[in-house]
Amino acid sequence: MTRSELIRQIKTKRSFLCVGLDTDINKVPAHLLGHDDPVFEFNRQIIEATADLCVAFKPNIAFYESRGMAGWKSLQKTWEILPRECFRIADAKRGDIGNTSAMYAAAFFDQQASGLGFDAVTIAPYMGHDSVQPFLAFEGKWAIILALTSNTGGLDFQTVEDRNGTPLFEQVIRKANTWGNAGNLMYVVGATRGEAFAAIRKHAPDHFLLVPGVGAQGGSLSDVCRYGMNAECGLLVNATRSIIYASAGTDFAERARQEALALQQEMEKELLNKGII
Ligand SMILES: O=C(O)c1cc(=O)[nH]c(=O)n1[C@@H]1O[C@H](COP(=O)(O)O)[C@@H](O)[C@H]1O
Repeated sequence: MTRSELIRQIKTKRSFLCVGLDTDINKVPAHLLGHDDPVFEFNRQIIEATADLCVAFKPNIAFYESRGMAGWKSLQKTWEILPRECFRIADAKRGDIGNTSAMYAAAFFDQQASGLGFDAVTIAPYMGHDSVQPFLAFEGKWAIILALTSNTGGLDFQTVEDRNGTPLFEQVIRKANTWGNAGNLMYVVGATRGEAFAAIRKHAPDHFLLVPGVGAQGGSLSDVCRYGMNAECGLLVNATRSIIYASAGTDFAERARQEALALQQEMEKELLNKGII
């Protein structure tokens, strides 16, 4: 998906919500456990209940690969029903020496080779340019690079400063800006880092930011918008557990929709306030 298609989606749906599909077999409601593939059935109902309210879906690959072959099958079937107008992110946090990264890129981008054709993959940038380049070599696909993550451990390395006082996450953005552009690179910035968005926008004024951490991790959507939104929105805000596990009962899809709707309505207000729609 191109940057302009993504922006068009945001304006049409009046939303920049990304729904995470971190489907834990132990949290799938009991009434679904009799299905052949309960994880797929759960995802199917969540997707159906939220697709008109969000512009992206993000399955976290750990929740699938932890179940071996059965998990990869659930992921494959889920990928097949993800609406084509939505931005489809494989949250895999990959990155390795070049020839290995090329295999990771094929695993998530090359539909003929692997059966999966995601639009984007999340990437840990620690191994540098040749670990990211193979993802950028795929025309029309995106690399989403971890910059300042939402977890407490994100502060162990990402805020360490060089001798000029520049924190590592800013160095990562400055360097990665030379590898690609706002049409094939995004950065991950946790919603729990509201105060850092202004610094990030100094280095990446145009790039989209993937922002996880609202909902279960307590990040503030209004702070993210105040400091992180640009003239074309420039944000994909992810929520996972607060949506998909809003209820453990037979009403789980309906409750997921209510949670997604509440976020979409808040997002619509932000888009209106900034004159984007
Ligand atoms: O890359 C990510 O998506 C990510 C980066 C980050 O800094 N923090 C973070 O929580 N995530 C992912 O975003 C999702 C957050 O889920 P919830 O906390 O349930 O909304 C999980 O899949 C995390 O792996």
